[in-house]
Amino acid sequence: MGQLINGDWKTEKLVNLGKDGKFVRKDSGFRNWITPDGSAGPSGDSGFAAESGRYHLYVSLACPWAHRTLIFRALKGLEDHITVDVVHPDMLENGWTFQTDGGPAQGDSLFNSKFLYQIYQKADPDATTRVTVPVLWDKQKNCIVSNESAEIIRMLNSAFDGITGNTQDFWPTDLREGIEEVNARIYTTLNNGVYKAGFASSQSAYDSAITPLFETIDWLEDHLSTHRYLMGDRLTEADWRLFTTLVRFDAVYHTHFKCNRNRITDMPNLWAYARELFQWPSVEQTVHFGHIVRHYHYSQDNVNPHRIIPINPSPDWHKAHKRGT
Ligand SMILES: N[C@@H](CCC(=O)N[C@@H](CS)C(=O)NCC(=O)O)C(=O)O
Repeated sequence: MGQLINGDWKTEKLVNLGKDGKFVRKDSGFRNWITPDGSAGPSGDSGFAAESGRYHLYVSLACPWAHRTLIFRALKGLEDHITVDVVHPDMLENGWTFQTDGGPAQGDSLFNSKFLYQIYQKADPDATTRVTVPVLWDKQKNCIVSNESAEIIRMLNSAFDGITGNTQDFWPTDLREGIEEVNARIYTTLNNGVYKAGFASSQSAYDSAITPLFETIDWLEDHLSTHRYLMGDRLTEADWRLFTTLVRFDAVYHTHFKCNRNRITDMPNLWAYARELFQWPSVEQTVHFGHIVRHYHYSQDNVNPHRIIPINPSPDWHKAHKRGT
């Protein structure tokens, strides 16, 4: 495991630990926006117009943040417009690699690179950065547009609507304030909360992550008893951001990250809600339990030193959800 320092790959410890043994996530560094006409977005430079075939995503099927971008590519009918490469699930001393696995990891189709850090080096030969997925790459300018999933999904939500004719809106103007509020709670206590619990290196760091995590789970279980989705009747980005954590929860976070007060399958409303999202058209094809389970248990030897892959439950994700009936 490592990161780029002034353009060179340097190995160092996997987790970012702040004071008190708490895990601290670093901000993403490439923050440009694709827009319909190439005008600048909320951050970064202009010049990234939505065009079919111009952009490429590098993802890990294990990673919940990269998973969001794959879901939006599928929901918005962008499969024929944005190409994708999948990294190998094992992330060891060279970080993410383009080793093939005979399955979805088929190498780097653009440059035939061995390692994802080489893509970051192409974008910025002097970069000092962690080398994370997802990466949204511009084939025309040969640079990284963005490596921040929260922003990539907002670009995919609307920038290509003129090309695809798909105007489904998961970030509707009238719900934005409420979505931001829910996103903030879910990001802090769940999406990132599972990592804070799992990477904690002191009891107090674990305790301070696990308590709010299950408070949020309890709140969601209650909320979803009277609301079909987080924002009520309308499915929004808040649901998809929650889904990528829920779908990994019983398979990985429950055991590997010690988030084991309950499983999602113990919570009837949350479990049915998670199944509804899993069964949403074209979403199941974005979920790969093999890469999910392998990546965390095999790569994170600070958490699982013997790299033993547990047997895991196999819940029926195809069971009827009966939500909205
Ligand atoms: N803020 C980023 C976080 C992405 C992220 O942390 N990805 C993880 C995989 S789940 C990664 O690539 N980690 C490698 C590293 O930190 O060196 C986003 O949401 O896009």
